[in-house]
Amino acid sequence: MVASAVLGFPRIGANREIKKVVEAYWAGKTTADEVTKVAATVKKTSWSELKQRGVTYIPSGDFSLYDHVLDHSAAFNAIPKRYQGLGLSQLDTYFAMARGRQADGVDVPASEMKKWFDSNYHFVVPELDNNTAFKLNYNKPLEEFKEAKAAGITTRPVLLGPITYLALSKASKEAESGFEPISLLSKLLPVYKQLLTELKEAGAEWVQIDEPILVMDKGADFESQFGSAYDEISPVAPKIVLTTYYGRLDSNLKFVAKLPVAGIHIDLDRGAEQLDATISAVSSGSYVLSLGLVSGRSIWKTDFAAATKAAEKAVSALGQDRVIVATSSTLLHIPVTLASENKLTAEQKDWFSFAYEKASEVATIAAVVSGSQDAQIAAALEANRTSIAKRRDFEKNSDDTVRKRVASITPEQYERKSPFAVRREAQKKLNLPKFPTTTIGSFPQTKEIRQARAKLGKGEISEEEYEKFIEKEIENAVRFQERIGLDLLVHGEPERNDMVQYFGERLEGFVFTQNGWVQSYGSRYVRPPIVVSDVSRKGPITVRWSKYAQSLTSKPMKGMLTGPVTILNWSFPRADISRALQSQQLALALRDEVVDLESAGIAAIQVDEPALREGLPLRRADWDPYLKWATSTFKLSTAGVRDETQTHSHFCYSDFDDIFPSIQSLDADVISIEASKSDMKLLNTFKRYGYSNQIGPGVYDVHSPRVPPQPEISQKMKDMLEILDQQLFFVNPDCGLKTRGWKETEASLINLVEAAKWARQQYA
Ligand code: MET
Ligand SMILES: [Zn+2]
Repeated sequence: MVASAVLGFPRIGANREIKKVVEAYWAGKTTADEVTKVAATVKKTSWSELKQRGVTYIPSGDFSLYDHVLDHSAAFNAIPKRYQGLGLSQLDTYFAMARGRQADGVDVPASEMKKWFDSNYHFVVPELDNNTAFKLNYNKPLEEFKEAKAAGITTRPVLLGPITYLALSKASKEAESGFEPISLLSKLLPVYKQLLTELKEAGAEWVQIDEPILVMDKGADFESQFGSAYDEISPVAPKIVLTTYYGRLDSNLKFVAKLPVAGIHIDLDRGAEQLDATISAVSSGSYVLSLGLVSGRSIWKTDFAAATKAAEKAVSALGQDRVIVATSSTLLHIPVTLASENKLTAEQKDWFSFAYEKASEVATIAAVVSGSQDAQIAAALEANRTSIAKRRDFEKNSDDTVRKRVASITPEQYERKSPFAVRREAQKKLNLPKFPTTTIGSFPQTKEIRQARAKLGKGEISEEEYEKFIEKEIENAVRFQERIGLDLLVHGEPERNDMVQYFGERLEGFVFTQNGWVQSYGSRYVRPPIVVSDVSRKGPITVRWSKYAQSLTSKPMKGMLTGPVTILNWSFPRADISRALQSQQLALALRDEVVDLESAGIAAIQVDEPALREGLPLRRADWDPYLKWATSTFKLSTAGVRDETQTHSHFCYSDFDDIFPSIQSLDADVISIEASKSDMKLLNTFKRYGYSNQIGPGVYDVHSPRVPPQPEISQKMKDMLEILDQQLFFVNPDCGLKTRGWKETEASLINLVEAAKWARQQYA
């Protein structure tokens, strides 16, 4: 029999139960016991669902209240010094690491978050040094294994692998210079051994160890690191299935296929081409090969015929018992279930599979390849054939106007009329002081705003009443900014439900779910739109709001759009045409919006591209084509304006690696970037590359409710001004303020304005 497996499951609950309960806990409105209780129900529901759908290997230990990497750090006692000895419970220490804490005399900032591989999921970066004393504070996979068992469900516990964990870590502030987290491997392994021994003793037959770092180009030492780590842990462990995902193994396959593990998982969604090589690499041994045939990253229904064919290839080489049909990766990146979607048409619904449905897919494909004669399986196979054929038919429709416009883009459309120096002179008419202060766009999305939107959705208020309400919000935001003395204003984005969804809804070519939430970080979930056909603009999108905001003030107003690369990367793209083509269609739609904003008298326009970096392919060899289409489509969207219109772009990350030249090539007049939590890295980037246009390195972290004192902001600026040109320096937070409350927003921005005043004196 061919078995089936799901590598990981969404942990937010089908009705966002986890968000609700942890946020209530943070607000002091519920107890830790209640959090545990809700978590237990969510886990149990998922396990039962997977069991009922016939999945052989059901994951446990992958659940999280905030982030699975943070769980790992907490369980392994990798707790940075600043969170120790605060007199907090285990749970509160965990949340303090996640989001900082400023209460009852405790004042600690949050840990740094980074994007998980090439996804929009953020993990909490572990901070290590030679004093890190790894020990097992608690055995999470074991606890969940037992929890499932008590519910009558046997699971395959999931554990983040030691090399990936260390590769994702950074040196703590206290670390000696030159410290590399991987140097702690020998100290970390005994804790893995203890954890795995306990799992084995508890009766776990298999354990899934995730090493997605294997799909990246890493140092030459990978082979010896993996060799020694797995030599050491495997003798005491349950049977290990080593999982690699989000890409292909490439040359790493050579040593992976020699590791002392019982099974190997490969991602055939992102790396379909590696099937043959992997089969032959493992065929002579006794490895079980787990085939990631059902995409964990897309919401399109799996084509059973194609998947079956691939699986049969493996079966004929290895035999049924050595093949597993699995999801390509964890299903963390897709919504929980299609069952709660009532607004998609039947035709649309038939195109998609979410996590529950993907679980059925792996089970069905495994049954087909096992030669099942079951009538239900035959029916499922037939139904799938029909759905796939219908979708292919639909894909034949295209919008000729859009296709023609893309085909006739000229090289000039990608470039501004004059070079930056000339534009800068022209932009003096904005009258900004030295060290201009601004924000990234959004102000708190308050309960009132969300309620008004909900009421509009339910028809409880009219469109007109809603617009009046939004205007009032804009007015409040403008008055607030004037009062505290910001220089370049924003309208505050109250009209947006989400920075991608809002635009998607006003463009042709997208469909939306009601409940398709996906975790972005912690309790922050997003509902990615789905691109299903050619994209075009239905009409002006933001012009009305920006124009209204500008009419209220004599200070310059910054228009605010989400960029083409980000809209695409934060949507589920279509699979039948390239992402490059989809992004060009988006860029042309946004270009019209940018030009309309300019005509409406908006002198500064920001086009946000926070997702540009995360879309970077994991393998360096694949970077160039991506960077080429990503940067050129951004330019296409912004370059239609006159010299005196100031273009801004925003990137909320600081990990530019080697892509900084691409950021420079976007030729935005001003960029803002995340810099508050990782100053050193960023400064090194600037030392290396320099930057010729204006830049606002975020001077405080908006992802935490903590209020940064003015001297702290000034100090950040001082550090950065050692490297950056004071004439080109903007002062701003590191991202939008939509998730914050007004109280901390006001206090923080007042300090920011004070810090800018300080700088004007200091650097006069
Ligand atoms: C994730 S980047 C967010 C940018 C957007 N303009 C905002 O302020 O919310
Ligand atoms: Zn941002």
